Amino acid sequence: MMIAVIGLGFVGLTTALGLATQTGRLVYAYDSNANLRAKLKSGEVPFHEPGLKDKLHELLGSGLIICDTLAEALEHTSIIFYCVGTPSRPDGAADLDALTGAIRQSLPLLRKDSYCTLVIKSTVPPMTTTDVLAPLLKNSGHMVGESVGLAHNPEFLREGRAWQDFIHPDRIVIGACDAYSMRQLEQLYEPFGAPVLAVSPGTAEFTKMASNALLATMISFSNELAALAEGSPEIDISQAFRLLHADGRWQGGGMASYVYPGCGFGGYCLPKDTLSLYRYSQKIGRESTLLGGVLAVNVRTKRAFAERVVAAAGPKSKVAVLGLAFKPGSDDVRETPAADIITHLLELGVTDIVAYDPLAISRFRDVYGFPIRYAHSLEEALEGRDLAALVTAWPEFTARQLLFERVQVIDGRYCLGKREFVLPTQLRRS
Ligand SMILES: NC(=O)c1ccc[n+]([C@@H]2O[C@H](COP(=O)([O-])OP(=O)(O)OC[C@H]3O[C@@H](n4cnc5c(N)ncnc54)[C@H](O)[C@@H]3O)[C@@H](O)[C@H]2O)c1
Ligand SMILES: O=c1ccn([C@@H]2O[C@H](COP(=O)(O)OP(=O)(O)O[C@H]3O[C@H](CO)[C@@H](O)[C@H](O)[C@H]3O)[C@@H](O)[C@H]2O)c(=O)[nH]1
Repeated sequence: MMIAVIGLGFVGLTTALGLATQTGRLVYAYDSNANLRAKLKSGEVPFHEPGLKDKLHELLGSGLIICDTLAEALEHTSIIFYCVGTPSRPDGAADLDALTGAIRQSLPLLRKDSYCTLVIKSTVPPMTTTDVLAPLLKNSGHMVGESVGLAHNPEFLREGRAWQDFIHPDRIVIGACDAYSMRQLEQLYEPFGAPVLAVSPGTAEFTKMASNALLATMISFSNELAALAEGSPEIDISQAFRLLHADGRWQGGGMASYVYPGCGFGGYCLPKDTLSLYRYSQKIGRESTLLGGVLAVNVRTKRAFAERVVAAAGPKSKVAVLGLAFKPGSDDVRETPAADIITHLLELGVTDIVAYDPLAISRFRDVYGFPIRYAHSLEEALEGRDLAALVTAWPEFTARQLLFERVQVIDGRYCLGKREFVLPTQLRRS
């Protein structure tokens, strides 16, 4: 049984390659962006994601067919994965237009000789499948459970580790509207060897949003607490959080990395999904003050970091901004804290800014167009600067700390010069 994947960004491309690899089935893949299709056809992955390029080369034309039209992608397939973007609308609620548009375009093209299952991987607010998508199908003459299947199958991969996360998931969540889709997906995912958990579509949607909101909450909690400690030189913030991690309950699995302060969370998912869940809470008349606070702390954290930079060096200073990607190991600059921090610096009168990032410079320059300069290396970025503002914790910065000796540094990620814990013997001597 062949598969179609619609939308070939981080999630769609990984899903297409991952399903082709694990299930051995032929995957027909389509994206409405002709430029992206051309790049993928020539074997180019237009974003940094370890492992994907090799897999694309291996599977292009054999396990994976990049289609030029949606009709071609759907001609032979009976399971269709939708991985299109669900960005924020101007009011912060999720914009479902790309998803509903892709589904609408698909319906007249579905195979008539077979039951087709529509699987939603895009992140959507709770109750979207039941309240928006099932009625959309019904109004187009497709009854869920009779002629088509419908399921929400959230994706939990992280950027920078998309391939590994997809191939080795902790759990596979399936919120199917009909029994046939559930069975089809259960079979399809069997080779992954991960628990396949059947829930209602609303539970699947809610779980995905809850997961991102929880991560965002841990980060904002850490930033709020760090702000409380900031004024007391005796408190070593990095040590304090590393001591929290020493509680065995945080160890294993990487959760502790979210319980650590920084200069704000970013990326495509945490900001928009937390905001979308917050808007959902308002829509249903149960406003979540906690989620509102998580978002407000994130805004305040980025602003406060820019103010610390200006307070330390003054508006006329020459500043290096180190790190533009939203996290180390990625070249994604969507909602990156660096963009808001540079905006604040410019507003506060700092105009002489040189920025550097090991991976994300060209993407950042194209997306934001700030009136700043870019350096090709860390050395060049620091040359003649009064102050370096470290915004993304790239390993290059921690590995090359000697370069920072001649410049004042504001370490927005608490990653430099980690002081070890004082041993009782040292305490006695001092
Ligand atoms: N990026 C992540 O780490 C991640 C992880 C889990 C879930 N998600 C969710 O998955 C979804 C996709 O995220 P992404 O990061 O891959 O987005 P992306 O922006 O990288 O890719 C989305 C792709 O969909 C294409 N598209 C839009 N409308 C289309 C249409 N009508 N037909 C065909 N293609 C269309 C776009 O051209 C784009 O290439 C979002 O809902 C996101 O919240 C993202
Ligand atoms: O090493 C790290 C990793 C993360 N962060 C912070 O955490 C934020 C988010 O990082 P991460 O969770 O890795 O981002 P994403 O790749 O966007 O992944 C999140 O969003 C995805 C999209 O929904 C989900 O699938 C993932 O489970 C969820 O972790 C970053 O902005 C940073 O603030 C760090 O400071 N250091």
